[in-house]
Amino acid sequence: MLIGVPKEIKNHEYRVGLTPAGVKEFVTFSHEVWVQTDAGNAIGFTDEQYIAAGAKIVVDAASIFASADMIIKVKEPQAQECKMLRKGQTLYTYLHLAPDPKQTELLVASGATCIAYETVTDNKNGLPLLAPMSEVAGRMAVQAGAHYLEKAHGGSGTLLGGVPGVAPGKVLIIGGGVVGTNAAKMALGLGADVTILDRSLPRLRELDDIFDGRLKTVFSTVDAIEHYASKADLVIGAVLIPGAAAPKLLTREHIKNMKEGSVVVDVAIDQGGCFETSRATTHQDPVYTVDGVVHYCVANMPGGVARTSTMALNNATLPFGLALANKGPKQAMLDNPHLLNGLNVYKGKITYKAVTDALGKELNLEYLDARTALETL
Ligand SMILES: NC(=O)C1=CN([C@@H]2O[C@H](COP(=O)(O)OP(=O)(O)OC[C@H]3O[C@@H](n4cnc5c(N)ncnc54)[C@H](O)[C@@H]3O)[C@@H](O)[C@H]2O)C=CC1
Ligand SMILES: CC(=O)C(=O)O
Ligand SMILES: [Mg+2]
Repeated sequence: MLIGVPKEIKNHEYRVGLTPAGVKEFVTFSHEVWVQTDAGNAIGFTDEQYIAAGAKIVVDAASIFASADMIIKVKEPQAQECKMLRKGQTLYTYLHLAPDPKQTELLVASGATCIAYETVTDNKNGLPLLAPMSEVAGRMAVQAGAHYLEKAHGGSGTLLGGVPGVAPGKVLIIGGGVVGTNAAKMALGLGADVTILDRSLPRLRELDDIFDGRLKTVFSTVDAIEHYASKADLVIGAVLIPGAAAPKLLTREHIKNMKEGSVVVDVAIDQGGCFETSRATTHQDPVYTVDGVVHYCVANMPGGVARTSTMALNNATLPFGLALANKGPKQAMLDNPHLLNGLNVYKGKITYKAVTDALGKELNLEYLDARTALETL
């Protein structure tokens, strides 16, 4: 199979779909890999390293999209990339379709086979291709929060760890999954006072065990969010209903009741955001203020630490990517229900229920389950 790796074009996105080590794996299985010029250069993966791994370097994205059987990327395709996709071609990348009608329409129109990293599952109820980036974003959320709490960056001038004689800052984390757990580790490491909310009692039990009394676990209700947000210096939004638009848990009213100069980091922004006042921002222009509260809503946070993130992402995407290439996408998905869960769009049909639930009416799209689509279309 011919695998194509274009350079990412989203704002300040320096990650790359395959590392040179990843290329070598595909080449070992006799696949051909084309990588766009300078695709990994910004994070120390040079064209020479890709050539040594067995890749061919191609100057323009258009040639890659025109020839490759499978495109391996990181971020959701931008409009100009969507327009280069075609029937019979596989796209393997993050998609986040539920909050993105424009991209959804373009992928449906392309006729391509579109597999979303974020909805591939494992047998432990996890999302193995989202997890590494959630680990990164969870850790970064606390760094970003601490930075914007500084006076010169618009914050209240609160040091999360406090100092002897001065109480630490209060961090509220809504959602105790991978992002939430990693944010909690960092916030506790800084010495902050941490509360974590989740709707899942089993998850709250696990968190209680993991952190052994060093943070407070609270069942997530409107009342709990209202109470803890009004006291917090930093709120981190980390909820997920897989594939679906994020529920708006922190309302405009809650934001109004927060302290002046407090910071909210909405990590769930890639699924539309879990704060009513959130709108996606970029690494170039990451924050804005609503009612005195600094909002950080960067939709590709791991792109900020692109070298670590690329390696972490490749560790997770490689085994599934090799299965797609070695067996062919259709057989690979029919053989593995977890990979099949990644199929969001196939030959012009939406094959992921939560996407149809979010956008079906607006775009007049019908849902067809992924297995039926593969077997019948
Ligand atoms: N902005 C960015 O750059 C990045 C964003 N993300 C996003 O972060 C979000 C969280 O991802 P993960 O931690 O991997 O998901 P996860 O599935 O591991 O955790 C989500 C948690 O939210 C909880 N939850 C659901 N509804 C809730 C509610 N009403 N109140 C409280 N908790 C609730 C679930 O029980 C679960 O424990 C996702 O939207 C993901 O796409 C992940 C990586 C990078
Ligand atoms: C998960 C995601 O949106 C990212 O890594 O950019
Ligand atoms: Mg206020």
